[in-house]
Amino acid sequence: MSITINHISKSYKNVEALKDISFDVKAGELFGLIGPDGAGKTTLFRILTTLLIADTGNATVSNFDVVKDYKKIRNSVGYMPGKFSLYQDLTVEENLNFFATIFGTTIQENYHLIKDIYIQIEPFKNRRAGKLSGGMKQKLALCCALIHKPEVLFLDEPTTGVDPVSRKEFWDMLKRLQQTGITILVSTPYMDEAALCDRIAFIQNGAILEIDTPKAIVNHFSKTLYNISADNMYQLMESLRFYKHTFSVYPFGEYVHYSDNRMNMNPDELNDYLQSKGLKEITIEVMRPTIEDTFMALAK
Ligand SMILES: Nc1ncnc2c1ncn2[C@@H]1O[C@H](COP(=O)(O)OP(=O)(O)OP(=O)(O)O)[C@@H](O)[C@H]1O
Repeated sequence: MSITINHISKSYKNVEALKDISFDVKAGELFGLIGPDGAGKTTLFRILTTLLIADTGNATVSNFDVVKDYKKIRNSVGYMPGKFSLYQDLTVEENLNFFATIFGTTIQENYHLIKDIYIQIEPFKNRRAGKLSGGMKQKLALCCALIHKPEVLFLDEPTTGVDPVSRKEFWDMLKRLQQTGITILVSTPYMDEAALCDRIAFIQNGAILEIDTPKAIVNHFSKTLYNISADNMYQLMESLRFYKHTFSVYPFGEYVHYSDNRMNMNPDELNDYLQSKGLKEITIEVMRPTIEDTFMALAK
């Protein structure tokens, strides 16, 4: 195992940020920690990168204990924190040089690891980091986290606030990095990114809700899910919210995703109810739950 987490809990005064968390990440795996703001993702990253000590439980990274062997861990992991953490007044090249130097290496020595990413920001190597766009900052931060050839890479919400094209490029880069044998633990609030991981853990309010592959996790959605549309979205949402058999209802693009609290619901009956509320052009279709639907159901 590359990362083991056993019964980790952490509180800040009266906020329980992590509640008895346990899971493992295999060597070479691209593992996603998926959850909303405040779920406890950053707290877990800080514990695993030895910046914070858990109240209870233990964890290892590359077989090193996060408390006893913290120095060894610091040498063998790369950490890209959620908030931009580079030196704003240093240039792109100076930032990279700085991180290489503190880890006792040089840009040349490990250039092959960052080459794909660095060539995209190299034209701006004399620009101060504070003057880069969001996507470029994120690429520089990734280069800095990689320059000492870490065995394990921790990426805390690396694509938050980054445009969709740069997000796609970033995930392509992660896949290529994974092929070099690096284990990657990445957190994200974006469900479409969850699908790109080997396995994912849903986290909410400091607790793990479920862990599985993206393909299998949707099997944890235990109800039949319906994709519903009508001529008036607002009226449709309101009518479904007040329907006495509703289990869950939320907007999903131009549709509403609905599940019913009965074992066998008859869509015609629901159609009649919606018509009685003045709705027209109603469509009701059974659909396969997405990762997001599954998270919403488990988080309920
Ligand atoms: N230093 C702190 N003092 C008090 N409470 C904290 C502190 N750091 C985090 N918290 C609280 O602990 C909980 C977990 O926060 P954490 O930052 O780990 O979550 P997160 O999933 O990374 O979310 P975000 O993306 O918003 O940072 C939240 O309720 C947060 O308000």
